[in-house]
Formats: sequence, structure tokens, C-alpha cells
Amino acid sequence: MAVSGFEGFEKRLELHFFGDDSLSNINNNMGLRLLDFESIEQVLRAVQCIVVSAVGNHFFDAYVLSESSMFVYPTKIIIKTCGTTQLLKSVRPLTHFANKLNLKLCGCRYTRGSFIFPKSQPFPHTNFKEEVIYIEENLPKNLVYRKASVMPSKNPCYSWHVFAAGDQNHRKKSNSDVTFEICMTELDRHLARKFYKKAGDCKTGDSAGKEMTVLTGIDDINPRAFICDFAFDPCGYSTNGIDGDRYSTIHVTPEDGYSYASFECVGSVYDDDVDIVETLKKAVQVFKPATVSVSTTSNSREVWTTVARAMEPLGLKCRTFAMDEFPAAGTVVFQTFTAARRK
Ligand SMILES: C[S@+](CC[C@H](N)C(=O)[O-])C[C@H]1O[C@@H](n2cnc3c(N)ncnc32)[C@H](O)[C@@H]1O
Repeated sequence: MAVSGFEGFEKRLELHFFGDDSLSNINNNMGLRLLDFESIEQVLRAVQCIVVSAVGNHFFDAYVLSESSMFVYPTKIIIKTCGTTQLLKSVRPLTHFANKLNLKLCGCRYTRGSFIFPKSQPFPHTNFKEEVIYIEENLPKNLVYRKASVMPSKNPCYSWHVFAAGDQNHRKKSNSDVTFEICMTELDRHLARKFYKKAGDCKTGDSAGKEMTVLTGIDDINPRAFICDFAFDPCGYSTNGIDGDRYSTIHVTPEDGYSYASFECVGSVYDDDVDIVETLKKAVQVFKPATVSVSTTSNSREVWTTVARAMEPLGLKCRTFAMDEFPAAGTVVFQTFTAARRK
């Protein structure tokens, strides 16, 4: 393992807002999507990253960032950043800009895995306790239902950190959404090489990204999705998929010694199980990692079986299973897997 390298493990923040319905109708149901680009840039400056590309459809806007991704829906924003970004510094400016649009924060969820290089993380990400103190200090008082938890794994390098907060109305997660967050390490070396630009390649980040999307089979994970991809120099890759009101996203740090890839997508507990099993399988097969962790957030306690059905045929053996309930987020299930050949 390298002494220090790029931190692939992302921090992920999801904020929910509510507004006066008559006002949001006046705003054509655009809500947070009306945030001007200058305000977005100001938020991202606090986090220490920038937008590298953006697309939108009828339902939401998807941004590829210099360090991962951001998705903006009318009343929900998801920001996922890696490296040494200071993601939690976005909470206060985002709440401020949303208030100007008459939107009030009503729910917050922060999740992350265990950093590969924890000592390189700046404040407030130096440790989970510090993160929780910081986020609590920056949340409005109406978010009274709060819970923080570290979900353990057999291997202490792979715990899952969760903080969720909600107000009285956001207390119980009553919708059918499922969020899958997959973190993969020790990628197959041959496959990881595909996320390096060719020597002397003068392609732009966009065109090199497109080439990688096809070469690696990422375009086949969800053939219905519109893809917005970007290749970094000399290596690294990020992509957002847009399929109706659903996003998916992939990020790759291919460097040997600390290789890492993540796949995240949303679904519904009413989706056909076969489809989601296929999607998860295809995403993991792009990288053939030695270790995989999967976290699902939903209102279902059964979704772990879907994950197991996807991982086990790939020769990945379940090593850890943890489940916890969060008043403002629902049920979080955390599973870790390792390639059966490695213990
Ligand atoms: C932003 S991407 C994907 C991040 C994602 N969280 C991950 O690790 O899977 C990170 C990869 O791009 C590379 N990279 C090259 N230039 C970069 C830049 N300007 N900013 C961030 N990453 C860059 C890093 O070395 C790393 O391999």
C-alpha cells in the first residue's frame, strides 16, 4: 500500500427541503434547480471542487465534479465528493441559498466508508466524531430527530458511517426509494488500466471519457441511461447516468496500491428484483474487485437478499452483515464481500 495517494472513498451528503406548495407552483416546480450557477460555484468552492460537466432532463440536473458528482432535484440535493474535499462545509451555504428560494431544510443524510488515508483528511473530516459535531452545529434546530452510527465490519478498514437527521414531518421514511452505495477496492489490475488515458493522447476529458465508457462496458450497465462521462489526466474517471427521474454514478481511482471504484444508483422497493440484481452484477464486473461493500438505504429490511443474489454468483463471499434503523432515513443495511479466493 502506498504511504499516501488519492482518497477514492467518497463522502456523501443528501439534503431534503420543503417549500410552500403555492410558491413552488409559481416556480414551475423547479425548486432548488433555480439555484444560479454562481451560487452553486460558491457552495462548491467551500467544498473545494469544481463542476467539470453538467446535463439535465425534465426531472433533475446532474453534475460531474472534479471530485465526483452532484444531483439537484427540486427539493433534494445529493453531493458526493472524494479526495480531501470538505463536503460538510456545503451544508450552511446550501441551506442559506435554499432559504432564499423559500425552501427549508427538513432532512439530512451523511454517509461514508472508511478512508484509506484518514490522516490526510482536513477538518471537519478528521474523524467521524468531529464530522458529527460539525454537521450538528450547522443544521437548523427543527431537525430534532438525529442519529449517528458506525456500522462495523469484520475488517475494521471497512466500517460504514451514517448520520441522519429529520424534522417532525421527515421523521419516518415513507417512500419506496432504495439507494445502493457500492464501494470497491483492489480492482483487477488489467481492468483498472482501462481508466488511464493513452500516452500522448490529446483527447479532451469528455471524448476520452466516452471512449472509456464503451471500452469498459459501463454503457451496458443501464442501456436506457443517458451518460455524462469524464476522463481525468493521466487517469481517473467519473460518470453520471440519467434515466427518467433516476440517477446512477460511477467514479474510478485506478492507481495501483489504492485502487478504488464506486457505483451508486437508486431504485424502488417495487422494482423487478431481477433487473436490479443484473445492474449490480454488471457494475461490479467492470472492476472485478477483491473487496466490495454495499450499503442500502430504504424502508425495507429485505433488500439485503437482492444484494446477496447479485454478489454471490460473482464469487464474492459475504463477510459482514449489519442493519440499523435511522428515524430520518429508514433502514440501512451494510454488507461486505471479498473475493472467495481471498480471505
Ligand atoms: C475524480 S476521480 C474519481 C473519484 C472517486 N471518488 C473515486 O476514487 O473513484 C479520481 C481519480 O482521478 C484522478 N485525477 C486526475 N486529475 C484529477 C483532478 N484534477 N481532480 C481529481 N482527481 C483527479 C485521481 O488521481 C484519481 O485516480
